[in-house]
Amino acid sequence: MVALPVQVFKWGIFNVAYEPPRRYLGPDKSPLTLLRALFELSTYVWRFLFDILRIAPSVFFIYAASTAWLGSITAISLHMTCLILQQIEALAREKAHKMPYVPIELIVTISTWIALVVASVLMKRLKEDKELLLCGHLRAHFLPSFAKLSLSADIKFIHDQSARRHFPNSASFSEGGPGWNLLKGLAERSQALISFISESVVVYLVLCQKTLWDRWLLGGLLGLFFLVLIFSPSNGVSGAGYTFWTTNHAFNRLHRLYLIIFDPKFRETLAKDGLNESLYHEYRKCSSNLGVVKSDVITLACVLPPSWYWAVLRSLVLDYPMALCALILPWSSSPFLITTIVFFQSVTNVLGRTFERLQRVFDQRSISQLLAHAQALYRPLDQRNESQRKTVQYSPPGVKKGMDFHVRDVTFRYQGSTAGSTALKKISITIPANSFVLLVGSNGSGKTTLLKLIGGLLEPNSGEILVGGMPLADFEPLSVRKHTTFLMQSEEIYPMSLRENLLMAIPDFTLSKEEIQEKIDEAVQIGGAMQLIDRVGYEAILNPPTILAQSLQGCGNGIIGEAAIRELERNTLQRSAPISSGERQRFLAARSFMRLLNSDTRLLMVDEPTSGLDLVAERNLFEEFYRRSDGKTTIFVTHRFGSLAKQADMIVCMKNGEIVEAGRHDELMRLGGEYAGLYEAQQGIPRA
Ligand SMILES: Nc1ncnc2c1ncn2[C@@H]1O[C@H](COP(=O)(O)OP(=O)(O)OP(=O)(O)O)[C@@H](O)[C@H]1O
Repeated sequence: MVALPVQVFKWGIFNVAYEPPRRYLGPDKSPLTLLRALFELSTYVWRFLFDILRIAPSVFFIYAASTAWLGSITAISLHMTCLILQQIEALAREKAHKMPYVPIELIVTISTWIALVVASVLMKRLKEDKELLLCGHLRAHFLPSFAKLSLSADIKFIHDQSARRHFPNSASFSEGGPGWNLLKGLAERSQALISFISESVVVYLVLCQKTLWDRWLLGGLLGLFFLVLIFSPSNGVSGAGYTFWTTNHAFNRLHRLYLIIFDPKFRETLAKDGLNESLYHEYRKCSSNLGVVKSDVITLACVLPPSWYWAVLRSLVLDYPMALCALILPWSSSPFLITTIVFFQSVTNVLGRTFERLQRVFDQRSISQLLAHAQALYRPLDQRNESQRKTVQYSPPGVKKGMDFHVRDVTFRYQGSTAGSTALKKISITIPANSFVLLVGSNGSGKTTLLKLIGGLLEPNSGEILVGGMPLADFEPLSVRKHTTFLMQSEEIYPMSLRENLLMAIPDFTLSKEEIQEKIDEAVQIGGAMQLIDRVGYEAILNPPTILAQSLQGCGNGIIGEAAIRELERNTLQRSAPISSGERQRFLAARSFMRLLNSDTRLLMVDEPTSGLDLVAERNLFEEFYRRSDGKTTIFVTHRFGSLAKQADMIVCMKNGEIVEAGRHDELMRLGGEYAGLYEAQQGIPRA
């Protein structure tokens, strides 16, 4: 095993561990990593810029111009400082000859400077404004593609957690989203580069005005300044992040006691056991055992000063450049050293800040992050979705014929579950067209999983499912689902009106308003949801989404006042209509009937939609589905199958992810196995 380059040292009672920083080196310790990342980033940057130029050229130009302005304003300021200093010098000389007036050029220079300060504030505003507008343009441009991508990813979007995590979404161009970060990151880096280059040019021009000897002196001082800037650590571990811990028993015990005392979640238990008093004494005892500790956990997490010699050097060079410059006075050939010293102080301040910014934004980690933002935005757009590539369209068999299925050696395990918890283990079953199948079994035996596989909502890990003799996986999924009505066990009601929910069950409806209303009423009637509709109406939205509309603390905003929150709630929060679980299930059933009655359904699957219903309502619901199962293959999953068992063409009994029995009711009863046990338990017949 390769030993990690970790360094550990003592800090009071704590141990501190850190990895020596490798600012421009990647994890492979090679400087090429940064170059590779920069190269890859550049390909995305060109693409991004090209996209922006296509979408909103004028906004982009204003944004770029304001960024360039803000980047160069520090250099302009430096130049103005230099001019003013020179003019003050001249004034001082004239004063010496008793001519006390403020020269017009000094007034002009100062006025120009003030104008530039005002212009900078306005430019900053303009930039922020255009940044928001640009993000708005990008959002409007990219979001339809993201929506398409998300919808075409189909079931992968549900099951592939890692893909879902990296999927661009509606927040991609909001604060913190990859698009936002990419835009801001590029602007920040461009601004830092422009600042550094323009400031360096100004310094060079000023140095050129000096005598050769002074140029060398000042240049040497500046070189020293940059060396300290590059090598001096900003904290005790050379600017690296660090971990810390302590093996001090008293400290650790005190820390635990502290948690018990101050975390309200323990208060009830403490009070119940009457431990308040004794805990206080324990705390006192432990605290005096520990004595005085120079740093607590939070302070140590923030403060770890560098070694004293670095602190002295850094302070001398960075904080007191004027003092450093004064040291070279005796060797300078310039007669006006005071202005030179003041200028040097300004230069080091400005260049120092810019250089540190540059180091930060072109650091290996920072570039990798920017690259990750670019990849998060573009990579999913570049990946062609597999389901899009499937072009084989499913066409249903002749009229009045349902789908037939051959499930062959199908194994399925949910993502993230352990090898031992396979949901389906090498299942094989044939479901003939137009058959009525009852799927039964104990909780967790795999019934829902099997339905989802047949419905194409899951893909087997191994084995295959044939529909009409062809692999289900080869068909374009939507073409199969168009002919499927599937009432799932846990189905969502969309945050739309109930009417829209019902209409969404059949995407391509082309009837008149009155006809549609008739169809809707019919489905609601059969599903038994009339009472709910009478109570809340078709336009009710059962679960309206809440609108997030408040400022975030920590980015310049204060705490939001109660009145403002109340006002927000009053204006944006729609109240959800209260609904019982039975009403919910009836409505979902109505939505399925809407689809069943108005589409060319060849596969009807109903997965135990009845847990909130009483026995009679449940039987009626299944009867209603069964009555409309003509010309369809029908699969019901229910724990209360007593009334349906004798009608079923085939009963499939599952246990622990396997099919243990399959056949007609009488056959399985004669077997006296798992199914017979379940059936008798339902009928209240004690087992022999
Ligand atoms: N989304 C999921 N992620 C991980 N494991 C799951 C998931 N859904 C189901 N399982 C597991 O897969 C196995 C089969 O579950 P499934 O829902 O298919 O059983 P079921 O027979 O329909 O159960 P029930 O009668 O309770 O509805 C169970 O062990 C279950 O815990």
